[in-house]
Formats: sequence, structure tokens, C-alpha cells
Amino acid sequence: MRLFLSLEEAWEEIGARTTTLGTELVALHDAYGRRLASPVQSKMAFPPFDRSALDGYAVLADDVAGAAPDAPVWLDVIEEVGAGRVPERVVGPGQAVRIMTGAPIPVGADAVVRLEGTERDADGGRVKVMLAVPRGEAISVQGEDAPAGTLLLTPGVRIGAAETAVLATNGEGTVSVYRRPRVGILVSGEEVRPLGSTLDPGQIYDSNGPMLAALVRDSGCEPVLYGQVGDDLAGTADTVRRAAEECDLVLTTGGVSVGDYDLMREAYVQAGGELYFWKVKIRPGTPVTFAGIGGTPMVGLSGNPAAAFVNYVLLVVPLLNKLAGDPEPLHRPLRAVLDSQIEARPIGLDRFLRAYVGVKDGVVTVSVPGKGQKAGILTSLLGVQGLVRIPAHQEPGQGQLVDVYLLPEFSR
Ligand SMILES: Nc1nc2c(c(=O)[nH]1)N[C@H]1C(S)=C(S)[C@@H](COP(=O)(O)OP(=O)(O)OC[C@H]3O[C@@H](n4cnc5c(N)ncnc54)[C@H](O)[C@@H]3O)O[C@H]1N2
Ligand code: MOO
Repeated sequence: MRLFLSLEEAWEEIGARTTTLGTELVALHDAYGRRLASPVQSKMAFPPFDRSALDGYAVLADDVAGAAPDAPVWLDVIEEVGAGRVPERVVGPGQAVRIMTGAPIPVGADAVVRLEGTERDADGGRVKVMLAVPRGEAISVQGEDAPAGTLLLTPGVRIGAAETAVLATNGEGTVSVYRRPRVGILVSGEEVRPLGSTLDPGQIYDSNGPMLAALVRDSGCEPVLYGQVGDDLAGTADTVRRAAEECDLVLTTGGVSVGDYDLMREAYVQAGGELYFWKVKIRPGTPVTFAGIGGTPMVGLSGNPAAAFVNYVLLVVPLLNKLAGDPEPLHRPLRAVLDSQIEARPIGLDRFLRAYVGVKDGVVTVSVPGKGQKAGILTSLLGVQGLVRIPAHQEPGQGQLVDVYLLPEFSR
């Protein structure tokens, strides 16, 4: 087991020990938020045919070259084409086809005059054009969006609204995506009680379990709750083993420090696991532990709620990204101008402060809540968007550029 790694070393270890999950086929309407597993090429041109971008008349641009309100040009209307129909006639000199937005351009026509620049005569046989248009006017050319055979989407892309529209345009009713990681969550501590129980003196409600379930959802993954274990090593090991069998990743909280009852690492080993590292040079969340059982990674997060939150954002997010098929699983922190005075207290560990991200005079800024940053303080997490990194032995002043790690809710 490696001890006391830098955050970068921890990321490397996690990356090297984590393999991307398998794939499955899902209906496009169930694919939102999933990561694409295969490249997608356009099977046809987008759009598939030259089509009108306006309601109006398909004409020959040369015919209407001099058209104006005081110099109208009269054309014979030979056909009407609605969207979804195919024109049957060829447009020749002196002729026009009434056309709707989205309808195919008839052969012969090379421009569309918008309806507002025309007037139909009483019997509908002719149209008065009062607007000159250049060749190509209001025609969306076949393939102008993407020619057939274009690489539209690459594996690992997260399917959002734009990707869904592109996939649907390509006729993809089902798509191949990476499996959604199932994340087991187990909290420890004799003092921690599930919601609904009556608290005895010295006890508190479990907030880590519900918090992690929400973070897992923010990451687009499926939380699986294993409840709470006490100071019973065998019972904890049993639950850890079961969770590792049933899930793609196991998260535990608490029991990773040096206290007499801090048994999580031992429980991992008893469950058949291998410990990869313990402690990372970050605060809060220093005693975080990384291990694995039979290919299932496990992260032992600090018990302190805000420390567990920071452990999740910094270490679990890239791990989940890798599991879920992200080709670039590591954080890409935002650079922002520090808009707070940071208490100068170099501690030899990189500090991660809960922070509000905003925009001031067009510049991305980050500021730190006035409330405490201690690992046991929960309410200073409310309303924050990210974590500011204060590197060890540095005291960045107000106005300096700093790295901000966005919460999964804001970085999907
Ligand atoms: N002698 C030392 N003591 C501690 C050290 C150290 O280096 N030497 N490290 C401190 C640091 S840093 C942290 S972080 C904590 C980590 O402790 P554990 O991960 O073992 O967590 P616990 O002791 O079980 O709990 C810590 C704290 O959080 C509360 N807690 C735990 N689980 C929950 C939960 N599910 N919901 C809400 N609150 C929870 C628990 O009651 C404790 O107050 O260790 C320091 N100690
Ligand atoms: O490293 Mo401990 O995280 O929060 O106080």
C-alpha cells in the first residue's frame, strides 16, 4: 500500500487500477446522460435533399433579377409542394412553384422568393414577384449540415440534447452506450443512525449516505444503498464484500483515520481486498483510502461530511468518468480570479475550499463563504459550485488566478 500521495499521484493510481465498463444497447429516448460507446457516422447527408428554408416560390433567379415593388415580374405557378411531398414538374423560364419550408426544391429552380415579396393573382394561376433574389437564396443545400459519411460523434461523448438531436436525425433508434456504473454506498460509525430512528445521546443522523447518493446521481450513475455498519469488523467486511460483488464501485465513509475504532481498511482486507493507497496530501479528506476487490474499486472516504464531499469531487469523479467511458476522465479545472482574502495558513497539504463561482465585470471569479471550512462543517457547502485549490505552501492573494474544481452537478 502506498502512503501519503500527492493528488496527482492518487489520480494516476486510480486511473491505472480502473477499467471502463462494458457496453449495452439502449433506446435513444433512454440514452440521455449516457456515454456513447461507438463512433457514429452520418448514414445520409444532412439535410438529405436540397430544401426550401422559407415559405414562398421556387424560381429561376435570372427571371426575377430586376423585380421590385415598382417593377414586378409575373410568373406562371405550375405546382404547389408541401413539406414531405416531392415536386413533379421542372421549373422553366417564366415559371414558379409554390413551396413550403422544408419541401424539396424542384428541378430547374435555383432560388426561393419569400412569400412576403410576392402576390398571387385572383385565380391563383400567376404570381407577382416584387423582390429580386440571388441564385441559391433560401435553399438549404443537401449535405450543408453534414455530408454522408461524416464522423458525427466519437466514443465517450455524453449524450445530451444536441447529441440526441444529431442521433435522431441520423435515424438511430437505439444506441450503444457504456453501462451506467452502479455505486454501492456504505457508511460506518456506531454514532451514526439512519433517518427515521430516534437519536440517543451521542448519536447523529447519517448525512453521508444520502449526500453521496445525491452526488452519484449528479454524476449520472446509479447509487445502491447498503446502510450503516457499526464497529463490528466481520459485519463490515461482509457488507463490503457483498457490495463489491453487486456494484461497479464501492464507496464507504468513516473509519479511515487512526482511531481505535477506525476499522475500514481492515474490513477491506478481511473482505478479500487489496489496499492501494492510504492518505492523500489534501485537506480536508486526508485519510482517504483506495482499494479493490476482484476488479471492483473501493474508495474509503473520510467520515467528516465535508471531507467526504471533497474526497468525492476530487477522487471519485475521475474514477467514475473512467468507469463510464470518458476518454478524458481527469478534472479540467477552471481558472478563475480569486475574489476573497484567504487566511494564510500553509499546512503542507493542498487545501480545497468550498467556493462560489461567479462572473464580475465579465471575468470568472471565485469567492469563499464566510462560514467555516472545517471538515465537520456542513452548511458552508450550501450554494457552492466548486472547490478552490490552494496549493501547499502558497498563499494566493485576492486578484490572483486559482484552479477551481467544479462539482459534478456543474461539470457534466
Ligand atoms: N489522531 C488523529 N485523529 C484524526 C486524524 C488524525 O490524523 N489523527 N485525522 C482526522 C481527519 S483529517 C479526519 S477527516 C477524520 C477522519 O475520520 P474517519 O474517516 O475515520 O471518520 P469517523 O471518525 O468515522 O468520523 C469523523 C466525523 O464524521 C462524523 N460522521 C461519520 N460518518 C458520518 C455520517 N455517515 N453522517 C454524518 N456524520 C458522520 C463522525 O461522527 C465524526 O464526527 O479523522 C480525524 N481524526
Ligand atoms: O483531512 Mo480531515 O479531512 O478533514 O479534517
